[in-house]
Amino acid sequence: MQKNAITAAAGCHQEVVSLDNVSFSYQQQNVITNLSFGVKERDFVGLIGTNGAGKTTLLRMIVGLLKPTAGSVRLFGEEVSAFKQWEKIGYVPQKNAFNPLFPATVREVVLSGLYNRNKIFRKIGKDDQRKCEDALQAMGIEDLRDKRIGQLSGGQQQRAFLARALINNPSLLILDEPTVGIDTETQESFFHMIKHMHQHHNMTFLMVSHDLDMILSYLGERPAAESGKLKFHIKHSHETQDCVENDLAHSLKGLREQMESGKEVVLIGDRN
Ligand SMILES: Nc1ncnc2c1ncn2[C@@H]1O[C@H](COP(=O)(O)OP(=O)(O)OP(=O)(O)O)[C@@H](O)[C@H]1O
Repeated sequence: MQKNAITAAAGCHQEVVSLDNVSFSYQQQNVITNLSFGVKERDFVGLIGTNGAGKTTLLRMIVGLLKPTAGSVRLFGEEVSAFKQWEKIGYVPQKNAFNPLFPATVREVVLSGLYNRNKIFRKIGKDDQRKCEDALQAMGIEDLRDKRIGQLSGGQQQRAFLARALINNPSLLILDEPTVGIDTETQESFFHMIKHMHQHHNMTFLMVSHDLDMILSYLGERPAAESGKLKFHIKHSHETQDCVENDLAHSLKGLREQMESGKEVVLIGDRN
């Protein structure tokens, strides 16, 4: 027990995202130049910058959808091009990347989080069904499982996409402007929920947001790093928790139980 705790503590501040002298250009346009930056395990990193600063481009490079023009991007110590453990990463792209007419139910959308790049075709087993139910429950949308995703409100859709990102119980969540188009009250509940996940479930966050109030109040006024127009605000894990692992860590069931039994109300307000 003691040994496990020490082992967990030793790994607690490992870098999960490492950017080393990264540059990126679209045709002739340089978007990112010589960026070096690291996200450590259990950090919460808020990325801000003006429109067109390169935030989405950077996230897409980190999840391997774009290749850097120069430099290296590593995930959990491994070059992105060779990285295979995609189940460790939950990625919620910008909302407008989704076609609301796509004829899938909430359940299908959440289950699709299991098809990573290694397993495009996969039979859905009982274990997968259970993971899906856990993720739906953790986000409080189990009643919506058979609804078409396009019929949901903005806040409900965001919950569904978060459930999709959570189904593999990831250690790193990458969110690209998760609250765009959502009302203020729902935004506040959403941030409350992800702060809870950061503080009580030891997840690492990398989030792009235009909500300066939320970023600055949770992560501090001063950016920890800047590159061009990109600003990185960070709350390090050691500021919020020690590194000792517990049984609830990374547990969606645990998240749901804490959400229900705790004093904090952490569900997103928009459930209609
Ligand atoms: N597929 C593309 N082809 C060519 N140029 C692109 C492409 N995608 C983005 N760009 C350009 O790259 C720059 C950075 O875009 P990016 O979407 O990364 O910015 P952003 O910081 O996420 O902006 P926003 O806050 O508006 O979402 C912009 O000037 C944009 O026009």
